[in-house]
Amino acid sequence: MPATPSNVPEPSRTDPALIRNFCIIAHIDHGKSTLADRMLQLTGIVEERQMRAQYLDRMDIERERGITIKSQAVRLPWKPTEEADAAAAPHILNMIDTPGHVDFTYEVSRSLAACEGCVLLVDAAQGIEAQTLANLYLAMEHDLTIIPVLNKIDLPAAQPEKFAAELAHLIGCEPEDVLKVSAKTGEGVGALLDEVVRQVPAPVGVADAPARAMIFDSVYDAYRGVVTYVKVVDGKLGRRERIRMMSTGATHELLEIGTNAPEMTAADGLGVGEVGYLITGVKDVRQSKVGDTVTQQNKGAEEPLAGYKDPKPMVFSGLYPLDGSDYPELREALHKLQLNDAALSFEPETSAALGFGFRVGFLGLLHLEVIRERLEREFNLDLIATAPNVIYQVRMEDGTEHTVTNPTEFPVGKIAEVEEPMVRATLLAPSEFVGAIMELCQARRGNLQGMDYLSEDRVELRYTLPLAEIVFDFFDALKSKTRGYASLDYEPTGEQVADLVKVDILLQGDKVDAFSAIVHKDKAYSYGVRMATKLRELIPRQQFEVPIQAAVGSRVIARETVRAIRKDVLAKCYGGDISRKRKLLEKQKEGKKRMKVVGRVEVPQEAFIAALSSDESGDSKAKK
Ligand SMILES: Nc1nc2c(ncn2[C@@H]2O[C@H](COP(=O)(O)OP(=O)(O)OP(=O)(O)O)[C@@H](O)[C@H]2O)c(=O)[nH]1
Repeated sequence: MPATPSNVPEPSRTDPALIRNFCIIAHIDHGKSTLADRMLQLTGIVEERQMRAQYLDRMDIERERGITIKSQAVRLPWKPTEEADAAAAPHILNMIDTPGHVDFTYEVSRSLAACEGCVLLVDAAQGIEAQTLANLYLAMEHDLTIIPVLNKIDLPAAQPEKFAAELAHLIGCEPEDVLKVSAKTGEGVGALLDEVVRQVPAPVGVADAPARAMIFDSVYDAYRGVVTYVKVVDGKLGRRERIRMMSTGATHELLEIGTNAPEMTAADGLGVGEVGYLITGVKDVRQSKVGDTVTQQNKGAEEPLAGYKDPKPMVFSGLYPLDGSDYPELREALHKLQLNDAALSFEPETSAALGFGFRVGFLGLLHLEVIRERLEREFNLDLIATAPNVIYQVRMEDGTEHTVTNPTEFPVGKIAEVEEPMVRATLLAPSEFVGAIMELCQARRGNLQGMDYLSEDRVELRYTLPLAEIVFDFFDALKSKTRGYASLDYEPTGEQVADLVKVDILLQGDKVDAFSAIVHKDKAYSYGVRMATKLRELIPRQQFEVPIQAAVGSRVIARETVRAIRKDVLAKCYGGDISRKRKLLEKQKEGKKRMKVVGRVEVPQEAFIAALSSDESGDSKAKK
């Protein structure tokens, strides 16, 4: 039953009692975006003919991968079924679609802070998964009203009764209170919107106080500059007003203010409890940071809203153009991506083996994968990425400290201790896989913290693990050991001292910086042997013998040899024609251009790529 637009109150004058701010939280693929689509349709703000699947996911990469990366907010007018009186003002439901992946937890957390309630969506054929739990805990931390909902009840494999009981047990309600919907057919979605109005509390704020609005998202738009999404907590923000960002003190003029309904619609202002966007003409999202508080420049608020955090990169990788002449384009592309991604950081770096490139910091592996794919696809760059690594704190015996984001910077000399970042991981799986998961976590230096049965056949395991052990192939190993049934979520829990060493790989006695890695002492040998063997297979035979060595400091721990070969391209060319000889030599020269020269050894580009992207050393394809 579409609401008549004439009835919808102006965002600057809406009675907060009529506003409901909510978000949908769910495990990946449980149907959040599809449910959001149905809500857009049901509230009548998107006409049937304009509707397309995943309306709110605008980035190409979001559509192709079917995942939500940036959160979005939409203002939906909704008249609850019991008061379908045409004259009554509709309620305003501000729906915030949140990203679902672990890398973006901070964004989820800020989106939650903008809401009073949430819809906890669970696939009725799959049940509770690791991110269902992680998001639920986040929602509880923010004291949100939680509406449990089972989705996909149209599927033949759905088991709504079983999972309603599981969900009810988890959040402490009755199984009858769990709503059942199909985001695909639309069944139950109207009833869900009615429940949002009934259960989610209206926002509270002080209308005549200085304005305080929390930024929960900011995106870069090529035409309009940065679009900042805010929730107004106190006071009111109006068009043309001058505003101040409280974390940096920077001031801007509000060129436009409005709401997404679902396209950007300008308004006079935003009042208490409203969710909408601001445009100030800034060109870089780092000037409009998620979590920051916006207030007026004059007579603004003194105290910012709580909870602001600077995004902190957790995983680093070197990115190098395959073709050295693409370096300026790579720099340009990274600058462009940074406009829209405050968490992306980079600095120039050179590698003897790979040439000029950048050391890039990411929130996690998916973030890395997404950035790499965007660089390759949107900017047409061919890249080599070095194996991802985490940040280490190294304390020397003389008291100096080093922060290491690149294995080649690992200090030499007397090291007192090395600290590495740890995570608290939650793993969920059917109980038959408990043994396999424990074995895997043990092998990755994990420490079991606890274990709970959510129902008789589903188990939650909690581990602390070094982040470095997860960033490589942990997720793939977990999936293959549990036939895809296990799910994983993790959050950082600080640093811990560990016995770590740097392993170098040498070709003909020359260090190849791109292959250096920081690993646990017990794993140094296996890393060394693995890399040496792999390189022996990948490096073509040269005209002299090439020893491949793995070393910790000056101690060699593994060795392989590529035997010599003399390749005389003129061998088959008996006497005669000089132009033919020249042609063969030219061809050989062409081939050599594709080689990287390390010391005196020629290593084909492909060998670098293959060695750096094998499953043991950093294949991070599409972690979902
Ligand atoms: N049969 C059925 N399929 C559904 C339903 N809801 C969603 N799906 C399908 O489930 C898949 C995942 O849905 P999405 O809406 O993309 O899931 P999501 O939770 O937004 O995923 P992320 O954005 O990656 O977090 C899609 O193929 C949908 O078509 C439903 O009610 N019934």
